[in-house]
Amino acid sequence: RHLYTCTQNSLSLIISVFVYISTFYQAVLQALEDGLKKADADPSVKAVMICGENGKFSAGADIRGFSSPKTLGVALGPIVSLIESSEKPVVAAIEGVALGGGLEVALGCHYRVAHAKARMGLPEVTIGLLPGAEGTQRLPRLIGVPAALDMITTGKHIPATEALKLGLVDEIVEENTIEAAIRLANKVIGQPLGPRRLSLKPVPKLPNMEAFLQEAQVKVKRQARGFLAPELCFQAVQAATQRPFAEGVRRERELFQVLLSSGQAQALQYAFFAERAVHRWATPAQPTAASTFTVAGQGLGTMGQGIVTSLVKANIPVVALEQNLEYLNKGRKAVMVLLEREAKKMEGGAQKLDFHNPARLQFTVDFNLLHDVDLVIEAVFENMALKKEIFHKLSNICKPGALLCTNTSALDIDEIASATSRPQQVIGTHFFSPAHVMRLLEIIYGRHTSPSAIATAMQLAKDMKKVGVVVGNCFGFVGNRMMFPYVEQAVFLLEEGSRPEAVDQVLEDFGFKIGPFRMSDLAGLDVGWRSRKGQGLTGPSLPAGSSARQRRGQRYSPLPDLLCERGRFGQKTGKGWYQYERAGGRTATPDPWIHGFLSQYRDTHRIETRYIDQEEILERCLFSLINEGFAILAEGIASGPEHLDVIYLNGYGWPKHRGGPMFYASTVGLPRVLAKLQKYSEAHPDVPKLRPSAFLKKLVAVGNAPLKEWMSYLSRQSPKL
Ligand SMILES: CC(C)(COP(=O)(O)OP(=O)(O)OC[C@H]1O[C@@H](n2cnc3c(N)ncnc32)[C@H](O)[C@@H]1OP(=O)(O)O)[C@@H](O)C(=O)NCCC(=O)NCCSC(=O)C[C@@H](O)CCCCCCCCCCCCC(=O)O
Repeated sequence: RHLYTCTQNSLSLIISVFVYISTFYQAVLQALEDGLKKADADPSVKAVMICGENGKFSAGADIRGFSSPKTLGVALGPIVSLIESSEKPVVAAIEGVALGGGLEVALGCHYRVAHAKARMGLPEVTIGLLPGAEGTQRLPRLIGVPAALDMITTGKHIPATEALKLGLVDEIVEENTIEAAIRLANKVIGQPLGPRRLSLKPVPKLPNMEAFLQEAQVKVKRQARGFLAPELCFQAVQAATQRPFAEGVRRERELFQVLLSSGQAQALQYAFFAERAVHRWATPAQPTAASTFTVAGQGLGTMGQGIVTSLVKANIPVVALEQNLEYLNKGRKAVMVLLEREAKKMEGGAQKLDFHNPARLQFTVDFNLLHDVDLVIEAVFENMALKKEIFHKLSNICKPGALLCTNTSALDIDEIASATSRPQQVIGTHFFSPAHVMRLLEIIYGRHTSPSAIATAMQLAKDMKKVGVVVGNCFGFVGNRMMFPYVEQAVFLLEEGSRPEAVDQVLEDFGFKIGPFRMSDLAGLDVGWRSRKGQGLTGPSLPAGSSARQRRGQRYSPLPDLLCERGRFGQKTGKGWYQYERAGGRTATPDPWIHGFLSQYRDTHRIETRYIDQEEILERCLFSLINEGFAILAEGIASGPEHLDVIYLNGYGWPKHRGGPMFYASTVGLPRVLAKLQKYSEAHPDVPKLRPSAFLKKLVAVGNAPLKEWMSYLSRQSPKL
């Protein structure tokens, strides 16, 4: 961070410190304070300009500092006030990002000049906090309550162009921001500063402020689903509309303190660093990843459409391939609709979508066009024979260095790779639906996948602005493998006496966007049915005389199969675990038919219906999922609990304020998780997924090891992770 002072027309540098305000929290704040005081006291200084270093204004306070409140030390708020009260005009030159405390500093300045490519925001809510340096009181005074509420309760970053429209900045420039800020500083020397001090401005009135706030509060609460920070952000902004500035600031501090000491803030800050930690994967060879690709999307079904859209959005040239003209035209139409929609969303932003240019996006049925591409992402449906046939063809056609990726949610990468002559260049890329929206990309390496292939896939994830997580090859990989026991328990609970809406409610109250049965209806029950048929668990390949509720010596529930046999595939057929207004409808209503069907099923199988309380529903579903997570870590399929958590937070709707399943387990306490699993396992000895993993037992035995140390208790780690 630099603070320049304008002495007539010349410029002198007073202090120079780091980009992140709190990397040296106390030192930076002290330096800012000293610099401002010096500038104020020096009669030759006529104006001050504050900018960042290396083209970035500031990412705000050091998030690590929040885990030890001692290090908070000098608060930023008083420094922002000091800037505002300066008798000399202070201009912020915003380049790169001005986030959190960084933007709050800019709000203390009398003028703000931003580069056209800069982004601004108050993302504190995303780490479980609220803007704690008077930002909740200044921003509504500057841009009005609706826009300020939107920014503060969502934490979204806005581009400079939008900031200009909102009045958040005074000027945007394409060229040198610092020179423009100095020009402005010189221009305003001598002009009255009172009107530029936001703390003195009233909050702009709305004709219906009360009604607006009421409605906004309901919306914030509904969307938060137990997440505290958005609600407290709302309260802080509300205080700005009801109290004078100084009192509003006091309220902001009180609310900040509540959040700071909440477990939710710790969970979200853990998640922030976990997401960054998964990028730091290690390979023995430290290969250099290719940074530009030409990609061929193979298969233009729902997943393929989303993948192509994501690639175009990332500005990566794409050749989209289908097997025949009918499918190609259908796929092309769908992709165009998605891209038009994305282009609309990006209107007004600095970036434009270029998708009418055939050099950027080409549709074809000609396999030979894949000869020159750097990377192929195959996205045909989940069928091993079909995938192997395609990979054999790709191996013959694509140039020697091309990477061959398969979009699969469970299939064996090694078996797919065995159909090629280059298994070292075959890798799994598990996208999540809708692929142009979901951020997660599970990257699965096979036995022969080379480190540079992994590096290239990670680079692709980065270029696509996705969170790439490298994992090993096993059935369901990490995400789905952990999901299987969760869904299995949910269905067993129905057998024993619960209802779909009761199970969903408990998990939605926990914070999931949708519970397992609503999710299953949305995804389509036929997807799992097909997979179970493929595994010989149901359908014609099931050996004659198999018991209805046992497979391979373990408990099995045929309930989902029975629903599919009755054509109940979920939303698409208008009936599944719930009923819908019509086929394709989205409003789930509890279905009396299902209730009757379940009691009849229990009668048939002589299962005594019992009342199952919320605690049991939650524990059986979540702890079985977590238990699988421990097994995955012990097998070396993922390199740490952070990886599992990032997967669940970004791909499975796990509530962010609970930090991910493994973090959640650490907050519950491993001894409690173990004791509960032991209890449920004793009650259901034919359910192996409830049997506590040996690794969990070990961590408890060594004294409930903290999450950071878990991996040190394992001797085996994959060399590729
Ligand atoms: C900035 C980004 C957009 C950059 O993204 P990019 O993809 O380019 O890079 P990375 O994300 O990989 O980041 C690179 C590297 O940097 C690390 N990092 C980034 N930002 C921070 C940060 N803010 N703190 C720490 N480290 C950061 C990141 O971890 C990477 O390093 P690594 O080694 O992990 O690879 C993107 O990074 C981003 O979005 N960053 C977060 C931005 C953010 O959330 N900012 C808000 C921070 S919170 C804040 O500013 C709070 C303020 O409101 C001030 C509050 C003042 C509090 C004062 C106390 C109040 C008083 C109450 C107590 C009263 C007691 C009493 O009564 O007495």
